[in-house]
Amino acid sequence: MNPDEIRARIKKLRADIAHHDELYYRKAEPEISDVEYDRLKKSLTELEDAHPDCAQDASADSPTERVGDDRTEGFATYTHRERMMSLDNTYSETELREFCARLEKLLGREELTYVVEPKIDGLAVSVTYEHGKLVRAVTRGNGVEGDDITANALTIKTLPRTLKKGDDLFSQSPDLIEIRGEIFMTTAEFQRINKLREEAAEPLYANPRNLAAGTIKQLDPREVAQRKLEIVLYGLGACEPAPALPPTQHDWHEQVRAWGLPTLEKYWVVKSADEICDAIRELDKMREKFAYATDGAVVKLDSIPLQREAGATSKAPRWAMAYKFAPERAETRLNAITIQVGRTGVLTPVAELEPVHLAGSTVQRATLHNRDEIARKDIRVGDFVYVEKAGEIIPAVVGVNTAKRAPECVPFVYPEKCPVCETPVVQLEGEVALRCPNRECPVQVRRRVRHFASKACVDIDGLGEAMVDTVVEKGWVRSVADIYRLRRDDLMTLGKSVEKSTDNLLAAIETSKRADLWRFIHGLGITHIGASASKDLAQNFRSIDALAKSKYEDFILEKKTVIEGIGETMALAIIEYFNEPQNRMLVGELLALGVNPTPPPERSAATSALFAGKTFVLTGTLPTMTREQATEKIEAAGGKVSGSVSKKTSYVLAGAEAGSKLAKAESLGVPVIDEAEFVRMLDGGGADTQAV
Ligand SMILES: NC(=O)c1ccc[n+]([C@@H]2O[C@H](COP(=O)([O-])OP(=O)(O)OC[C@H]3O[C@@H](n4cnc5c(N)ncnc54)[C@H](O)[C@@H]3O)[C@@H](O)[C@H]2O)c1
Ligand SMILES: [Zn+2]
Repeated sequence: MNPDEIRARIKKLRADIAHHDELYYRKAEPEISDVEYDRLKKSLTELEDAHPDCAQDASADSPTERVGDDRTEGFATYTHRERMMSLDNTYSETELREFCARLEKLLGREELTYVVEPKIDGLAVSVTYEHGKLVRAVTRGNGVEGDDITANALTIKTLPRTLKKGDDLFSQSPDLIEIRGEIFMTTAEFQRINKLREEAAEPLYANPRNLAAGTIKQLDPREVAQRKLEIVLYGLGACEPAPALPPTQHDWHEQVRAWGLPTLEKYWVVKSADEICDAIRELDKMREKFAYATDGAVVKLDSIPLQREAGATSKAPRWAMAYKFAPERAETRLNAITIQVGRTGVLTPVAELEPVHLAGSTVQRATLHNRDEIARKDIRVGDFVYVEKAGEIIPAVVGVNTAKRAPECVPFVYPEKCPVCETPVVQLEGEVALRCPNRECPVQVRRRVRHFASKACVDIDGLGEAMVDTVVEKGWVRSVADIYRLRRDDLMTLGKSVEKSTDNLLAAIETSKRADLWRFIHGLGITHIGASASKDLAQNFRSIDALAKSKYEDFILEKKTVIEGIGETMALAIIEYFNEPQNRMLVGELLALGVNPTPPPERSAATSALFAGKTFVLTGTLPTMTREQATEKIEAAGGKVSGSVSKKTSYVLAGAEAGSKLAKAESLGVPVIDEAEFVRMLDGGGADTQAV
């Protein structure tokens, strides 16, 4: 390359990286995997190092010299007392050894002690305690100043408000201390939320890290509280008075633990590059069992005075290095690209692969995200592609082995028509996705009807997926309302001895007309509105008519949410849904056909007071009630049901084979009740009993 080409290449890489930084740090919606990103960054660093003059000319400001910036609108910014840095990273053991050699040289010592820690894949946060009290939580921002997310961080139940008093390793207990850590989400919680997204026909989150990052930047703490975030603390920022520092990194971890803060589950203190590599291998074997996702190890100099002596570059400390685990990757043939049409008409391209073994499972399909992604990577049917699975739970096609490309492979032509109904696709403003706009598109009808009739919604026995497919295919059902127009004569033509099943189905359809209102609302498939939001809406609006006439002010008044659990995003989705004439028409038709959903019982003063403000946790199998029934009873009496036991839990309702929740309740002194006791409480007898 000549200097002009080098300059152009540097410029292009910088622009690409800036684009991905924006998506990753600010929007929490990256388009490429971390490995791909790291490769781009590495190419840029190498070019800049080899051609410092060109790097200078290309423009002074490079992403290799600054920390990715997460600051977003709507938050107050706060200046860190001590800068928050990034970490240099590598995927290679050799480079890790070079790092050790560099440090030894820099400090003029041969035998250094290191700490190997898990690298948690969340988002960086700095939590400040003053005189032992939590006063602030701030994101990394640009390293110098970050967004003040205190209100949101306070929804994290495992983040203590005060530091426990006890053995203090510090020479003097600090007046103010910034403790650095990572906010993350467990895989279980990630999957729970993605399931709700699926039900609400919304795009799925790719991994827990992005979801955690997106959640902490919600403007309404009540929305944050709906998703369970967690935190782990491992780093030391500013400390006042300054001479109070602990002597080593591993002492510091013990101090964090002694203060009662959630900290690393495991770390290693080691004395050589070989021992570092052994520790990393051990970590790789055990990391699956950790509560958080880990994408590597962080190697740090153990001595804190030596850390200070080594100092930092413009973006990362010289005394630490991240070693990242390469994601597992496989190469396989792309047999076809199929286009799926979702309930709301969104087209999603899916890679149909020659089955290949990857990270413990067989992968046959992988996401291709959207049209732009296919074009950007120039993915062609018949290509040999690389598939990766790392932090990403959903496998992704990350690139093409172009060396193996057959001459007959031609660029993929994205359909301009819906693959199902052939209606020309549209792209809504502000959306990357393409949609089939035809409401009568058979796939969409099928998916909408399936959803409406499913157990999670109106629950029509006998109208399972296969039956829905049949009645849609026959042309008898073109909308949800058509379910109530199904004719006995038609259904009888479906087989020889179908009399009984037909009558059962028609009876079930008849019964469904009086389904619970929340089930009906959920069944409409309004974007963002899952089961729990539907319950809140049913309780508040009490009829479908009232909900259909709702206005913005019914949800948001003076920037505050009116109905607990219904934030602005949901409010707008509801209003938009009922603004559509077809949707209003559908509701009108359903009512005209005799559908008359049952509103939830009025919370009379007496019953709602019974469990008002009380939170229950259910565990084990109850003798006569299902969990759902118990939940209904608790909610009807104004109480809440939560998934995990904390000090705030009022009662744990335990049945047979109760597990760890029972033990936790006992250790926290939360009263444990059985079903009989629960029923007595419901009858109004002794809601405050402590009996077991
Ligand atoms: N996919 C994309 O488009 C995209 C874009 C930008 C960044 N990224 C990813 O983010 C990385 C860069 O992000 P970064 O600047 O936050 O750096 P980083 O994640 O590589 O390392 C620094 C961060 O690691 C975290 N960390 C976790 N455990 C730690 C521990 N035990 N000790 C110290 N720190 C620990 C801290 O939050 C710290 O800020 C890239 O390497 C890439 O993987 C991806
Ligand atoms: Zn269509």
